[in-house]
Amino acid sequence: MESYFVSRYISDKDESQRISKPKMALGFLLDMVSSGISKVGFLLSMFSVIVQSQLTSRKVSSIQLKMLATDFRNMVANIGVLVDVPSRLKTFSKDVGTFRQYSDLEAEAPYIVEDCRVPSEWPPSGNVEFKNLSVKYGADQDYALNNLNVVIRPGEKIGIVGRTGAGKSTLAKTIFRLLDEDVEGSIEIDGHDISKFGVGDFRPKLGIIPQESTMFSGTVRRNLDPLNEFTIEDMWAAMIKCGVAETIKHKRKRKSAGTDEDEDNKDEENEDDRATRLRWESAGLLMRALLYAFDRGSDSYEDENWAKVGINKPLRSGDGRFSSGQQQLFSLCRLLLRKRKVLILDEATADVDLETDRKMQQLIRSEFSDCTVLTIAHRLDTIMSSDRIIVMEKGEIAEIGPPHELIAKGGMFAELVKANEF
Ligand SMILES: Nc1ncnc2c1ncn2[C@@H]1O[C@H](COP(=O)(O)OP(=O)(O)OP(=O)(O)O)[C@@H](O)[C@H]1O
Repeated sequence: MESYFVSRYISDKDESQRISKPKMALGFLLDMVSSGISKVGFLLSMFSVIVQSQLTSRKVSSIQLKMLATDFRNMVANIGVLVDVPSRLKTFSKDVGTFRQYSDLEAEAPYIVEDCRVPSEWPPSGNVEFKNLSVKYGADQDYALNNLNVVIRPGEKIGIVGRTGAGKSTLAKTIFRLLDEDVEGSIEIDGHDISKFGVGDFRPKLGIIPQESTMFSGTVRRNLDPLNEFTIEDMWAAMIKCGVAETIKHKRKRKSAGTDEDEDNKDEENEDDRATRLRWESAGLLMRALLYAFDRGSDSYEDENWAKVGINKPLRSGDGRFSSGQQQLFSLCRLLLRKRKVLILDEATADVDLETDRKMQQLIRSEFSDCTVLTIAHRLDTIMSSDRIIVMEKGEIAEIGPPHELIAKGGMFAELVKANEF
């Protein structure tokens, strides 16, 4: 452990990563204490064995012996917890380092602008306009987007294509104001210049499926609804539509609360679920009736859908049980739950098979028929049914129009189709 602190202290060039001297001293101290404690623990366990053998020879009752042995075991176990403190501290100090890194980041644009709040039902129709929009990744860099001028009508479905590096993802980032610093011109949604809003106010009003979808630690439910805004039924319906309900369906059916449960299944419960189950199991008949009545509106343990879908099944961060395609389906679920008037799909179906891609596109068309949808895609099938296609090239709009017109024109899009390059 000391080597960890020393090496971190000496070798880290990054100031924010350095462990301070007092922290290092505390680490040494804890190291010494822990090694002392572990030796005491060992002596105590030896002592326990000797005492037990002495007692046995004096023919002490086996119950007394068991109690003594249990006491000693508990004592040694408690010491073991203390011994664990330095390694916990090590993990903790790593987390503190990461936290410091984030907290030292320069603040982006204001989170909320009091005299320019975003109305609750905004945007009302989803008209998106790029006005002389140019973007750089740094003052000394070339333009990643160069003087874009487009009006996208409410409800229009726009496919955005172009070769690698053409500027498609930069456009998505700019709409979400992730690149505020080096942006010239403006983006207006329903007549509002979006740069005037606070980002915390504005971003949640748009929907996105990013290139890399994320699954957080926690349950499926928390992944879909971290703010507890939706009912179990809403979530279940969205998951069925997106085809992820099957994926997370419980391995075993719970016929009813507290019965027919496999032991290992209990390990998968989160703390809330476990508390609910234990409450249920330990309650008498009358109490069960009361619990049932009070819990029905929220997370009833009896809720059939809840149990079937396994919505409270914990997931680990970057959970390996879900492929990247399945994670994209989860992102679509999130979108279905929070219907937004303007959606950006950045390679949203890149990791699913062709059949699933088609189903996702159909779902998007039916569920978001009145929404403005900008779909960035390499795969031709994904954007062929769009109202208009924007072909990007070196940060500029090379072509724009309905797909059949662009093909008939025989320009860049027609070439891309012919070569089947995306
Ligand atoms: N973080 C960054 N820093 C500096 N330049 C960047 C950064 N991200 C992208 N660029 C540059 O901006 C230009 C547009 O990149 P962008 O990622 O928008 O292209 P793209 O069309 O989305 O490509 P792809 O199809 O590969 O996703 C490229 O020249 C790229 O090198």
